[in-house]
Amino acid sequence: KDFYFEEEPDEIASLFRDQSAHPSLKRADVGPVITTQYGGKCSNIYTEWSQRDLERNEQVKFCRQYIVFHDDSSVVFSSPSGNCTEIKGELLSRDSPSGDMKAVVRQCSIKGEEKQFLEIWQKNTKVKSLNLTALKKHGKVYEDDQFGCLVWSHSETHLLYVAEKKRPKAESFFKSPESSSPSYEDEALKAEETVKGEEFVYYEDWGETLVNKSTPVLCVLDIEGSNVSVLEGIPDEVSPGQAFWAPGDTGVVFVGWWSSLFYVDLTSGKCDQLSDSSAVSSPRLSPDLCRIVYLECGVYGPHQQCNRLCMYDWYTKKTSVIVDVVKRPREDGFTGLYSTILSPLCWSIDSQRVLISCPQKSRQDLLVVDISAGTVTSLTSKSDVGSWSLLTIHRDLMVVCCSSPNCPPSLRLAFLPERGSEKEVCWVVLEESPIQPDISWQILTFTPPPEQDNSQYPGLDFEALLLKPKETKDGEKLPLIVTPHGGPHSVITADWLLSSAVFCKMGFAVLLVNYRGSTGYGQDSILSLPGNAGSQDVKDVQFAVESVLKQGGFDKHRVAIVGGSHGGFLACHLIGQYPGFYRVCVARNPVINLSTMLGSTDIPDWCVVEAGYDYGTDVMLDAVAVGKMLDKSPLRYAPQVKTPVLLTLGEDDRRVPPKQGIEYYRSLKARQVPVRLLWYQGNNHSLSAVDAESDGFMNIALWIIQHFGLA
Ligand SMILES: CSCC[C@H](NC=O)C(=O)N[C@@H](Cc1ccccc1)C(=O)O
Repeated sequence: KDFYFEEEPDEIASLFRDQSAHPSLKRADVGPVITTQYGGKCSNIYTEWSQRDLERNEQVKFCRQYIVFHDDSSVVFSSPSGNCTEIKGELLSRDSPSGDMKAVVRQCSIKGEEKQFLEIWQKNTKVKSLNLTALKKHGKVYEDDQFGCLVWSHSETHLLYVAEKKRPKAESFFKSPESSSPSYEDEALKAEETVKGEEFVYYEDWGETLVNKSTPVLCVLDIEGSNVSVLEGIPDEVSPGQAFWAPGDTGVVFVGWWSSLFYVDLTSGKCDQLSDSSAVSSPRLSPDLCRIVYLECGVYGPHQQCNRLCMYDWYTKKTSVIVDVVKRPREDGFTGLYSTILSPLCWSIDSQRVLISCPQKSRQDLLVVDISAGTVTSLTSKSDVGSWSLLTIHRDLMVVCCSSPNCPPSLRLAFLPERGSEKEVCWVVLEESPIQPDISWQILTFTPPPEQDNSQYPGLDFEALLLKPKETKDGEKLPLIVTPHGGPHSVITADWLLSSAVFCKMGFAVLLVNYRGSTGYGQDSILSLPGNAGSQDVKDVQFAVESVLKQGGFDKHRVAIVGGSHGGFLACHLIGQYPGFYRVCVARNPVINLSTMLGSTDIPDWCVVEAGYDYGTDVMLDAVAVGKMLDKSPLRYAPQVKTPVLLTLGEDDRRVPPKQGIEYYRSLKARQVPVRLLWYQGNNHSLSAVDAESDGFMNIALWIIQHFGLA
């Protein structure tokens, strides 16, 4: 079959539909060990997946369970134990530690009104269903990764979760008296609950993806008494989240923003800070209940940095650094810890090792950290699979999600080998996924030319992932789509990437560039970029593209640049700084003008730091600094642009407000550069609603085909 860019849009849509049907793995839980009548052991594995449903225009969530027979150190037999079941309305769910009960926070619409319930399930019965909305102890429950949690106490008598603080009902000064309740009691209640003149008070929220989440509070349900209470004792200036029960259920440990680990005692209400004031995340209690590991990095500076793995000893109250920041990749290949979140369960059963899935250059590997020795061993660095994500580890049974650019997510499991024998790990595939034989991929390394070396951080290399259609006709030159990632401090690892896979199947080569400043390459690489954004990163992408073109086999007259957010910033810079080199450009929610974004984004510190200035909450930039921000922006190069640009913007983007894209649109229109703008209502920064993503893909594909002259 010839390449799809010679085909009708309907055929491209059908290719996208087929590939978008590969589900992604979201979660796995291992149930308690059951001993059979013959002495064998087995465990149930519960998994949650999500899949795009193009007809219903939503991501559907479903679960599938598996049975695994084992001998505590190896898997003897495993099999699915039923079909998939769709999950509806569950915001959070968690099995109790013994596995006897399950708690669910459910959202449903009753007579057109959204209500939230907290349910307890036991055996085959829903034994409790509390209408949290009617209880009015707090606002909506937080279900996000930043703050949200649903945690059983060790005693299985209480549940802990995070919700929005209850706000008093605001009422107009001019509310007519006849709508008030006549009874004296109701009047008294109203006087206590309603406030006048506060109807239009602004409540700042936590921004993109956390819209309307403003003041989180820790809430506890006493299951027996069906009583919900909001924990007291936490200072007003601390926003709690990621909470869990302390050993003995004496209190609650949580991350408090600003940023530290805290403990609030349930009896005294006393709240203590357990760690220094730095950015702390993912605290995880060891199975022996003696230690807490957590990730930590500096509060200011680049948003994603190399983390430390720290440990707090519950009994000695001492904190130690287990794995420190890594400035440059080490001889043994370890490049540092860049995970943004640890798996909910990450400890080995002997409480001696911690498992972390983590970007290591352009791969995502599974690392084992020995907490006494501080050593880091990779379980996966030698494998052909590009990306390994730990879903859970329970009694040393690891459940992971694997994928590669030519292989959608699959489910595997293995027992963690003894200390020192980690390399002998033996993976069993529980749920296979179809390898895409028509896609080939490789990781390329680039050394910037001497004139582009960073004098403050010399000798830094960078990488790119190259995807190619496996079969090409003799002498045929591949059109190339270049994609630098966003962030800029993030990384594209060798995972299953839907749009790249479809482009590749259509006959395009795809180059995904991890320029200097990406995470996964050491802290020095990250620090080399702030102040040089718009130059170093731009030159790295251009150098990677020109190097790849020199390899031969690519059509240098058909190179497209496609990027989102900071990747869109780079795309727009590249078409301005290298006029005519790129035949076509696509930018999703691009950063266009740092000086105007400063006052409108939810993360103004990003603009200050990436422009090369120190940030403080009371920062006041002068005219020179604001001028420099404009100089570092793609808008500055708009007069040079010749390349047709497709802009895809999210109306509700709080990170890079769509006015940024509009600024560029107007500037290009004024200069008669072909520009098309797609405006996605109800979408935020990621443009990830199912219809926005699929429509975006089709428009991008057709825009590229049209301007490559292939239509
Ligand atoms: C003021 S917005 C700057 C760009 C944005 N960075 C942070 O949010 C960005 O490029 N976002 C990326 C995704 C991303 C987010 C956070 C950390 C790394 C990457 C994008 O939307 O692709």
